[in-house]
Amino acid sequence: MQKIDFRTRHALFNVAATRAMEQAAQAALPAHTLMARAGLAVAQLALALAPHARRIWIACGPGNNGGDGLEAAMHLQRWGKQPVLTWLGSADTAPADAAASYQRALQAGVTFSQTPPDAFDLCIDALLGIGSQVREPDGRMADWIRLINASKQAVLAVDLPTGLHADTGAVTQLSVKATHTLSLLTLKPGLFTAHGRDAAGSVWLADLGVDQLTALAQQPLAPTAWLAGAPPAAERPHASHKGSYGDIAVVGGAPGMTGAALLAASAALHAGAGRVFVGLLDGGTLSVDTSQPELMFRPVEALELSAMTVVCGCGGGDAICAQLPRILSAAAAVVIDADAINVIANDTKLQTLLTERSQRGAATVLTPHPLEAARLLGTSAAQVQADRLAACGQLAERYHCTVVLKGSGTLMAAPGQTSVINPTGNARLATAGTGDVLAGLIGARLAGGLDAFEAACQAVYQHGLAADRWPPGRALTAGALSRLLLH
Ligand SMILES: NC(=O)C1=CN([C@@H]2O[C@H](COP(=O)(O)OP(=O)(O)OC[C@H]3O[C@@H](n4cnc5c(N)ncnc54)[C@H](OP(=O)(O)O)[C@@H]3O)[C@@H](O)[C@H]2O)[C@@H](O)CC1
Ligand SMILES: [K+]
Repeated sequence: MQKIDFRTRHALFNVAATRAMEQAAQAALPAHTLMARAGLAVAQLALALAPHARRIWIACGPGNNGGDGLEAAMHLQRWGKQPVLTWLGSADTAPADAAASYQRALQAGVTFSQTPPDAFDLCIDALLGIGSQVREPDGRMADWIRLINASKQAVLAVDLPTGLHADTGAVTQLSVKATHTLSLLTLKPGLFTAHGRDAAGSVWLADLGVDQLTALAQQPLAPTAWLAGAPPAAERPHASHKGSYGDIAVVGGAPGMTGAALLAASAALHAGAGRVFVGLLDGGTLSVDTSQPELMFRPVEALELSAMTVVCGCGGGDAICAQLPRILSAAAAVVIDADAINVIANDTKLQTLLTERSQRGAATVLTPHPLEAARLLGTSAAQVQADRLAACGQLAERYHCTVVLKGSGTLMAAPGQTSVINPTGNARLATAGTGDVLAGLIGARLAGGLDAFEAACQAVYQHGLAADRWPPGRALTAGALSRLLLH
């Protein structure tokens, strides 16, 4: 069993892949082995999380997720705890594994109850796991979910918090909010994107020993996605110069929105780009930023885009429209954000220029938030959020480029790549200008020589990490964030 930390990357598997792995493991192991291991792992983690807990409420559903709870109850009873088990199943209707664990719990003397205990020190949510249908829980299950969420005690979810969809991170209206989740056999993508992070709390993995099975070692399943790990430390050789880290042109900052372009430029600068030019679309009011004299202001037309990484859109307003044909045709590499995305969503000619970039091998990164992604896909933000991995993958295929779908559990997709979910960042990033900072940071990584997908993954991780390390008592502003990015 391991607690998932965000420094190393982890493979994620959807329900179909997890089921395939489960079947291969079950074929190679004696009956009931997986559930026995799962229940033991749940009980061990419960004990580790709440060593002094006396009464433990185990809420069990009708399927095998409930079976894991029954199995855990047996161990906790034997270890001198007072598990109280409420079960929505029955010996006649339960699947074989859960029925076997029911007998074992009975024999161990576990207390079964029709109603939850009045007080408890820990709750184990074993209502629904990967077999859950995306339908609203009702009746006793709904009552129990409300009680679990109203309790002040730790909540350990078995495999998934009940109501969380394993593949997408979508939740039913009524769903369990866990403090800890022990994912079984595999880590699922839904734990880390959309509502997953809020629902799951800290995530643990019990692989149930299947990595030692020869059948699976010989034919490992391809991950559905990766949870990103920390990028390797960037080394700057002594014999390098500003040309080694590339030129960036930030094109944006229409009247009244100059700040967005300056934030992106500041981020590019502080993230280590060699030289940063700014082409403002405000009619030329600014020729120097005295707080950042390193930035070089130029008319957009004077920028030699073919040798540059262009970060465009930040505060670009409608004015970015006139610049996009040249940027998309000429820029060596490009990050397309905000207003530039909205303009492209409404212009098929620009969409053609965008997709043609991949034929020339020109790096392109699109950075939509869910509403911008919806505009590009011709759908709604709710539909994008309902399956973020699918939406991000569709955008990457449609526009032949790397796509960063922002939001909790930001995603990166690109044609031919397994998608990546970013684990860093927090709600403090939900403030004006942080998207501009991210665009500038991605630009710096592109200018430094990374390919588009890697540049996006590394930048998103570092952007989130900077927010995670932000001093608790200090307001997070985009300007300060742009100055605190790692090289
Ligand atoms: N994979 C592995 O290797 C291992 C898996 N293991 C464990 O098995 C779990 C998967 O078990 P599972 O397949 O029995 O599904 P599970 O999540 O218990 O739910 C199915 C039941 O719930 C019901 N139901 C569904 N939605 C509902 C709703 N909204 N409201 C009310 N009821 C609802 C559904 O009823 P139905 O929809 O069929 O009417 C059915 O009865 C997995 O997550 C892990 O914990 C480990 O033991 C060992 C290794
Ligand atoms: K559960």
